[in-house]
Amino acid sequence: MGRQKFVDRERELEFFERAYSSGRAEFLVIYGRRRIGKTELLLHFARDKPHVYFLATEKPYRENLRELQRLLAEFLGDELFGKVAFDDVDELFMAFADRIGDERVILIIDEFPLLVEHYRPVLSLLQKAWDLKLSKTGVMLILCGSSVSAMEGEVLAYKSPLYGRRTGQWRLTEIPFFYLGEFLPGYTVEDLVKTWGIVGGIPAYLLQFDPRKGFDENVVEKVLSKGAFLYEEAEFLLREELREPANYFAILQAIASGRNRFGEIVNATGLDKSLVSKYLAVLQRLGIVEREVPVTATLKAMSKRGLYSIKDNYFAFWFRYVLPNKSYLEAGLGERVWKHSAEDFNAYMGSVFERLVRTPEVFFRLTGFRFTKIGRWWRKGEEIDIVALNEREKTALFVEVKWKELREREVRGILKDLERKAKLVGLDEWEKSYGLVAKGIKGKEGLREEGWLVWELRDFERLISSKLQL
Ligand SMILES: Nc1ncnc2c1ncn2[C@@H]1O[C@H](COP(=O)(O)OP(=O)(O)OP(=O)(O)O)[C@@H](O)[C@H]1O
Repeated sequence: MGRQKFVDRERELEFFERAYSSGRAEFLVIYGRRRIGKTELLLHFARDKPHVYFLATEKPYRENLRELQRLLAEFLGDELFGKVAFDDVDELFMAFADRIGDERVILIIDEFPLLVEHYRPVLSLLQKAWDLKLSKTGVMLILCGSSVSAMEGEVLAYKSPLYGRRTGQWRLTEIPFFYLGEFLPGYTVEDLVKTWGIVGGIPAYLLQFDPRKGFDENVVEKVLSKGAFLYEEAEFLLREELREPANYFAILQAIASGRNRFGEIVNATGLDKSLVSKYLAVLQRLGIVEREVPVTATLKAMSKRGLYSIKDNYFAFWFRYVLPNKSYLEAGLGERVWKHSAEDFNAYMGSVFERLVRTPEVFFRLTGFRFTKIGRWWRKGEEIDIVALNEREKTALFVEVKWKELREREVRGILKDLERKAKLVGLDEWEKSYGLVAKGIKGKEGLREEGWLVWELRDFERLISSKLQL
């Protein structure tokens, strides 16, 4: 396969470039979920600049250290440097610092948590080398890691010896929806939205989909087939990151099957309340689960009314379609499973589409509405898909989202009902407007002329092609 082209990451590259030209020693921490594209980003940034890239491995600490020394010697073009018997990593870094002086050198340590796991003192040794020498050089040190717990808990945390040394940090997140077409040229917006619903904006997963194949074919072949990378990946990631995967499995399964309230999750899993609450906190920190409260909820009410959902689309899909169908899929019946899932997948896409439209950058680009807060709203059996508030100007935009082709009459009905529901939200003095986003709307132009705010998938096309201007 030919070299893939590099997609987006403009803000991230800007962040690195700014640090690069700061004229002082930099200590950056970059982390994020596995497969999100950390290494690719760092190598892309550093490719035409003096840099050393070191990838820590599962090998014993001493072997890692030797490899690092070899790379530094190679960079310095000094064989002797590679043969010095350094006592430990602090000495190695300090000797390197002496050699580079003010020269701007990027030093990337990828999978840093692996070093810490094997040898905790590496944290304080690095701190020492930084304080005494590296911070006075032209180095741009970048620590990178995919274990969110390790990076947040050991590197960025207050108790870490490295706390306070960093000059910047970046949690790398998914590629925004607008760029998905660059991975799958030729896909329609509808196919891109559905693909987003299955793998999110995770580059490694998007690359699994073959742009020459249709959406359904890719799903069956690349996700619903025993042995496929995306068939195993969810389990693999949970086992790797978590100590008691079985309990996390049970919780994610409960949420995926529609148990969104805390009490429901406790009942479905049979686990102790305090455990469930601990596990949910971890899953939220990992970015797999999110807890939503009505957008207008006060702090007091927040504790009670939260609803949990799976935020990471790949996990959401996997727990809804792979895990429950495991025995069929193991038997090679992926195609049949997918056929039978058509109706349910449409319902699944309903919530996916709603989440996509609620993504702040998508919502803003689509509607042009400037908000300070965005979220869902619900109370006693009534709910509104999106409520966007501008708290300074006291304006609100209420939006319903439908993964359906709608006729004009249906649109009017939905918008009328939305006006009724909006009254229940209790923003009496606010200036309110109402909108609808659907897969397709018959008679959209006419409705628009009457002043209704309506959007359909076709309007996303415009956003995709104009993405670079924003
Ligand atoms: N911006 C991008 N454009 C195109 N392809 C990308 C981009 N980012 C990552 N990729 C591709 O996605 C895959 C995963 O990226 P990468 O290995 O950098 O992720 P990572 O976060 O370092 O993953 P891990 O933590 O699992 O090692 C690679 O095949 C990479 O080439």
